Amino acid sequence: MGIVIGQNQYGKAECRLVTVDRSSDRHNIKDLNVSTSLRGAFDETHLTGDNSNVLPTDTQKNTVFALAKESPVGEIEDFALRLGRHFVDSQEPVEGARVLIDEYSWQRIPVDGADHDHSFSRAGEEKRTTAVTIDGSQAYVVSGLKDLVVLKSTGSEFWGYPKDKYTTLTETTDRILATAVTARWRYLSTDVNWAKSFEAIRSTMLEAFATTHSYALQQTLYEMGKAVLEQQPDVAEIRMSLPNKHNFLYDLEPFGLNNENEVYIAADRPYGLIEGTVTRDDVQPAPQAWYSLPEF
Ligand SMILES: O=c1[nH]c(=O)c2[nH]c(=O)[nH]c2[nH]1
Repeated sequence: MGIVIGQNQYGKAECRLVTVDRSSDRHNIKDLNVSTSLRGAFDETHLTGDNSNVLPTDTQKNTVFALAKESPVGEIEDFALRLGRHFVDSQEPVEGARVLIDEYSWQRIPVDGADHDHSFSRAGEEKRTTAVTIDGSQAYVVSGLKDLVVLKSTGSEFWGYPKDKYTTLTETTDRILATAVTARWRYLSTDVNWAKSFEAIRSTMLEAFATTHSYALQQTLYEMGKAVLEQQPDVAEIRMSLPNKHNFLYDLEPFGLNNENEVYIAADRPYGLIEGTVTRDDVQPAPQAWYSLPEF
């Protein structure tokens, strides 16, 4: 029985790239976290330490910054495609590349009623994301968002679940429902208006969260995913990870007060974690696990 090296990849994780577009006095900034990884003929470095095929991760890092200078970064999907193709096209042993980018968003600071030209404030914790895989001449794009925090103060119930000797949760027909949405969706092509598509999908998810009368966060997840697939023909599937950010009704009876669904304690841990993929029954799956929706 022999021992072999299995699937492997390597690269530079979390290059924090910031660019300033100074082509006019009204600056535009991009604030990204870029990770690259390469697949290909890398058995030898694992088996014998022969690095003749190994483009250093340090070079991969430098390439991120050099390509950001050579032409404007643009949409994160376009930059990730450019980077991934660069590695596959320029290094013979590299057969595939995966580029992950998170984009932090900044908004202009309002001064005297007008948005400032070169001062910004961070627009919350939410990130726009992409995971681009290049395999030879093929390209696969999975975009998404992280940490979109939402809450509804009614229109959420949870009851009808099995009870055993360890169950203490009381059934409710009116609770707070809150989560931080992380979602990734897989495109069927690379001929997409990335910014427009992102904005449309984000609005669709928010609208579905708001308008679904929820009997479970699982049901809300499905409704959000279904709405995206109904409206976006170029999206094959969407995966979501939804932490149930529990808000528990606070017991005010010891103080002789009746809590009429108004006072809650927000618990940060532990939290329910609801995850699922909403897909089409007639769509080709991603060709390999590496190209499919990443786990979170
Ligand atoms: O929407 C919910 N889904 C669950 O699976 C669950 N479990 C739980 O304790 N509360 C909730 N809420």
